[in-house]
Amino acid sequence: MRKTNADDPVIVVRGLRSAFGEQVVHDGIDLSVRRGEILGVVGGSGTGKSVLMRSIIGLQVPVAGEVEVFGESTVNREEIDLTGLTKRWGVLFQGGALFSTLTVAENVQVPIREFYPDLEGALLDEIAAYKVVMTGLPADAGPKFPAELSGGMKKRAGLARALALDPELLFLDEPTAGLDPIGAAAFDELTASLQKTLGLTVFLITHDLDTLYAICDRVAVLADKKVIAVGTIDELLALDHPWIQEYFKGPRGRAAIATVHTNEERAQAKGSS
Ligand SMILES: Nc1ncnc2c1ncn2[C@@H]1O[C@H](COP(=O)(O)OP(=O)(O)OP(=O)(O)O)[C@@H](O)[C@H]1O
Repeated sequence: MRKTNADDPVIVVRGLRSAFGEQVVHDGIDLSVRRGEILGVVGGSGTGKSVLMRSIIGLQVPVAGEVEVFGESTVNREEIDLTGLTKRWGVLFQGGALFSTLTVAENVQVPIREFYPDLEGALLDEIAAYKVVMTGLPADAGPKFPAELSGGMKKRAGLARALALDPELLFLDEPTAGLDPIGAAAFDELTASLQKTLGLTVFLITHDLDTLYAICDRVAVLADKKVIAVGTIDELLALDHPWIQEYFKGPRGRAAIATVHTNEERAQAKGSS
């Protein structure tokens, strides 16, 4: 295993090319994710955000290119044992991807059982209960089945499972999709607070401009089969790419900026009162 330093990027993608038959999705993706940051990943529908995430975690074999997580390659997974790495990351897939026949607590226990088959039931229950509460679910959500939960609760249950093994790196694929604005804002707050408390690095795919403004340190933009820009929102706003301008300065972008300003004014008013 290669020796890594604390300030090495957690994820490095170089020259990634992905295709499904004739359809080329990525044609030379380069991207670095820094330790401890929340990186937002945006792009039009079908630009390959989820495929990029799947390629990083070794679920999608690229046609060419290299991906390293914590300094270790995740491509060609037939030849590479990812067991050590998968313990270090947690994934919230689009829609939560909970097992519908298992309770919330049992869902959370799935990755724990996989990696620690000898753990006793009582300890598993205790860990699951802790993760459930940690994601803001009521303690009585543990014995419930996914069908008994609201959309927001399902996302939190998926997050509890993603955090089951105390990961250092968290992948979130459109975590606020389908949530009402209040639920989405609450989920953003939860993500930011967990990131801070647990020192996580977060790779966050989203269409939600409010999320980008509220919690992302930097944003990577996928377009034209590449990452066309990475930076803070201010840095991106200074670029004249048409998609970036339309996305951030269109009606929804302007509304998100207005919300940020209103929140800042409220915070200032609170501070001075
Ligand atoms: N398993 C697969 N087989 C064939 N094509 C696929 C597969 N997975 C993804 N694709 C294609 O790759 C492209 C990128 O898909 P992906 O899901 O990564 O897009 P996305 O940017 O995440 O989109 P959205 O924002 O709508 O979720 C799409 O055209 C999709 O149809």
